[in-house]
Amino acid sequence: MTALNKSIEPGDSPDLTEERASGTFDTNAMAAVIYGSDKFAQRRREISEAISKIPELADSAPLPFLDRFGKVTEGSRKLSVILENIDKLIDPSSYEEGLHLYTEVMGMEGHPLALHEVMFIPALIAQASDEQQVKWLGRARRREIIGCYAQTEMGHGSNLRALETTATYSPETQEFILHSPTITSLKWWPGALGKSANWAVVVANLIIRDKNYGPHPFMVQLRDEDSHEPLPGITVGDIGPKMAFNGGDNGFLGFRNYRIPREYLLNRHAKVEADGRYVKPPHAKINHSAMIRVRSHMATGQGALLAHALVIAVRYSAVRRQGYLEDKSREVKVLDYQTQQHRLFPSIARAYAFIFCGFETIRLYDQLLIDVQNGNTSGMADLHALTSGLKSVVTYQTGEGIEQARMACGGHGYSMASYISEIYGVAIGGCTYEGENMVMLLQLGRYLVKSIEMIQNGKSRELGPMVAYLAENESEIDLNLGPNEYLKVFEYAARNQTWRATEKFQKLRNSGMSNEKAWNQASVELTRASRLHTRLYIMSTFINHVGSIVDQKVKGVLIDLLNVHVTYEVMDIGIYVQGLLSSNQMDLIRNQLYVSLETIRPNAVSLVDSFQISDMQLRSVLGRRDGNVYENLFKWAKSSPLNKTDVLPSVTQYLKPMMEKSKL
Ligand SMILES: CCCCCCCCCCCCCCCCCCC/C=C/C(=O)SCCNC(=O)CCNC(=O)[C@H](O)C(C)(C)COP(=O)(O)OP(=O)(O)OC[C@H]1O[C@@H](n2cnc3c(N)ncnc32)[C@H](O)[C@@H]1OP(=O)(O)O
Ligand SMILES: Cc1cc2nc3c(=O)[nH]c(=O)nc-3n(C[C@H](O)[C@H](O)[C@H](O)COP(=O)(O)OP(=O)(O)OC[C@H]3O[C@@H](n4cnc5c(N)ncnc54)[C@H](O)[C@@H]3O)c2cc1C
Repeated sequence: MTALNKSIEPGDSPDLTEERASGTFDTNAMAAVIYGSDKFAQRRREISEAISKIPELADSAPLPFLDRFGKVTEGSRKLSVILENIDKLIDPSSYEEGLHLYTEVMGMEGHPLALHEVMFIPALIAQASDEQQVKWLGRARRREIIGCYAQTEMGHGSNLRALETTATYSPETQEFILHSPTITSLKWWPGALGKSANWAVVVANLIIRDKNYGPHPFMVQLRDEDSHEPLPGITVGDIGPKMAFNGGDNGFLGFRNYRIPREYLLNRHAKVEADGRYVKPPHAKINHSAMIRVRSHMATGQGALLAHALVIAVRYSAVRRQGYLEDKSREVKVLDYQTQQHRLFPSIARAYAFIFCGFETIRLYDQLLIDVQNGNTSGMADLHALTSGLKSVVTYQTGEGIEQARMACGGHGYSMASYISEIYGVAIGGCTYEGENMVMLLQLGRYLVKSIEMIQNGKSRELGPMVAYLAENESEIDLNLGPNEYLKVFEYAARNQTWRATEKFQKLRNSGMSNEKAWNQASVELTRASRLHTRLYIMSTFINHVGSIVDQKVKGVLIDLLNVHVTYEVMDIGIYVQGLLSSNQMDLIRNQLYVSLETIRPNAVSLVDSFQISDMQLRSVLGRRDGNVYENLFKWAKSSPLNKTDVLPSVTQYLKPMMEKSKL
C-alpha cells in the first residue's frame, strides 16, 4: 500500500492512526469517486510514486524561503527535469495526468507553462482554423514555443468593449498593425507574458477602414525564437510581486505599430478577406471561448484548493491538543470541539460539492465545444450564465473556507509552515481573474431577469431546465426533511429573491429611470439572486452525484456529508426563507446540523485523506500525512536562511552599535 492510502504506517502519530482506524470506508474507493474513476485515481498514485523516485523533482528548498527570483528559477529548473522524464511519468497526451504531474511538482505558485496549457493551447483549439492549427498547435503542444493569453489592459479588464489595443487592417500589405495608443492600453497581468512566453494570443480591436469590429484574437510572436529578445516594436516585462503566484511572471506588453500577417487573426469563426471584407462569426461572443473554458474548470480547481487547506487543518486538528472536555487527565484533540467542527466540516462538504459540480460544468463545456464546431451556438448563453455565477460563488466560498481553515490552526496556521496563506492567495486570485466576481454575478443576473420576463410574457414553457423552478410556487415544506426538501427550501429562496430583484429593477425603470441607472440601483439585490441560484445548482448537482454512487460505504458517508451541507447551507440563508420556515422549523434544522457534525466526526480524517494529496504536493508541515508536526516544525524553522548564522550582519551593523551607544 502506498503512503497515500488509509493504511497506518510505523512512526505515524498515534492520534492520526486512531482517526484512520475510525473511518468507515475505503479511501481509495472514495478517491475513485473524487477523481472520476478508479483507473485515474490509481494513475495519480502511480504518478506520485514515480515522481518521488526522481530526487531532482523535489523542491530544492521550502518554497516560502525562496525570494521571487529563486521561485521563478526553481519553476523553470523543475520544468526542465519534468520534460526530461516526461515519458517515464505520464502519458503525455493526457491533460489530466499532466495536470496532476504539474500540480505535484511545480506547486501552485505559478510556472512558465501554466497559461500555455490552461489558456493558450485551448484558445488555439477553439479559435484557430484547421490550417492555423497545423501551423501552430503541434509546435505549442511540443513546447517548441511558449504562449500566453493577453487580453486585460492596465486600464481595462472587466469591460472588454473598452479595450484600447488596435489591430488595424492594411489591405495594401495584407497585414494587421498592432498598436497600444496609451499607457492604459498596455496589456497588464497575462500569466507567463513577463519573461517566459515568446508567443501570445492577443485580444485587440479589429479595425477595417476606420470601422471597429470589436475584440478579436490574434496570434502574435513577441520574442525572437533563438535569442528570446523582444522583437522590434514590442515592449514587454514582468509586473512585479503579487499576493501569490510569485513563481509566475505576469507581464505587461505594448505594441508600436507592430505588423503581423493577415493569416494571424485566429480565424476559425471570424475572417478578414484580402480586400478587407469582414466575415462575421456565427455568434457575437464566440471570441470569449477561452474564458468560458477556464470558468467551466474553476469549480473543480477551486474545490481542489479548498481540499488542500482542509487536509492541513483537519489532520492538524486531530493532533493538536488544547484544553479539556470531560476527561481532565489529558488535553483534548481540538477536532472534538463543536466550534472546530462547525468551522471545518461544512467546508469539507463544499469541497466535495464543488468538485462534483465541476464534473458537470466541464461536461457541459466539452459538449458546447463540439456543438460550436458543428455550427450550433444555441447553448452559449446558458453556459455563460451558469459559469459566470459558478466561478463567483466557488471562488468566494473557497476563500472563506481556506481562511477559516487557517484560523482553525491557531498560531501555527499563520506561519508559512502551514502553507495555508499561499493556498489562500492563489484561490482568491480566482475572485478577480476570468471576470471580477460582481461583474460575473451581474451577467447571471441579466439572464435571470430575462427568465422572469419570459414568465411574465407567458413563455414559462420555453424556460431551460435550470431556471424552470422560477415559474413554480412552493409555500409549504414537509419537515421530515431529506436533501430534496432542502433543495425546495433553496428553490424558494432563489425564486423569491430573483422575483424581488427583478421587480425592483422593473419598478425603477417604469418610474422613468434609465435602464442603466435602474439596473445599477437594483444590482446588489440582483447579485444576491445570482448567488442563491448558483448555490441551488451546486446543491442539486451534489445530491444527484451522491445518488449515482454504487459503493454503499462510500455512499453512506457522502449522504452524511450531504446532510452537513444541506443543513449548513439552509441555516446560512435563513434570512431568505423566513416566509417559508417557522422559527421552530429553523431550530429543528439547526439541531440536525449539530447532529450531522457529530455523525461525520469519525470520518473527518478519512474524508480529507481521500483527496490523496501527497506531502510533496501539500508542502505543509502542519498537514503531513504522518501527523508528526512538532519535530518537523522545529526542523523547518531551523532551515530558515536567517538561522544559518547565530549573529546576523544586521545585528553587528545596526543593533550592536545602538546597544553600545545606549550603554554610555
Ligand atoms: C503534458 C500535458 C500537460 C497538461 C497539463 C496542464 C497543466 C497546467 C496546470 C497549471 C495550473 C495552474 C493554474 C493557474 C490558473 C490561473 C489562470 C488564470 C488565468 C486568468 C486569465 C484571465 O483572467 S483572462 C482575462 C479574463 N477577462 C475577463 O474575464 C473579462 C470579463 N469580462 C467579460 O467577460 C465581458 O466583458 C462580459 C461578459 C462582462 C460582458 O461581455 P461584453 O464585454 O462582450 O459585453 P456586451 O454588453 O457587448 O455583451 C453582453 C451580452 O453578451 C452576452 N455574453 C457575454 N459573454 C458571453 C459568452 N461567453 N457567451 C454567450 N453570451 C455572452 C451577455 O450575456 C450579454 O447578453 P445579453 O443578451 O445582452 O444580456
Ligand atoms: C492572478 C491573476 C491572473 C491573471 N491572468 C490574466 C491572464 O492570463 N490574461 C489576461 O488577459 N488577464 C489576466 N488577469 C486579469 C484579470 O482578468 C482582470 O484583472 C479581471 O478581469 C478584472 O478586471 P479589472 O482588473 O479591470 O477589474 P475592474 O473591472 O477594474 O474591477 C474593479 C472593481 O470595479 C467593479 N466593477 C467593474 N465593472 C463593473 C460593473 N459593470 N458593474 C459593477 N461593478 C463593476 C468590480 O466589481 C471591482 O469591484 C489576471 C488577473 C489576476 C489577478
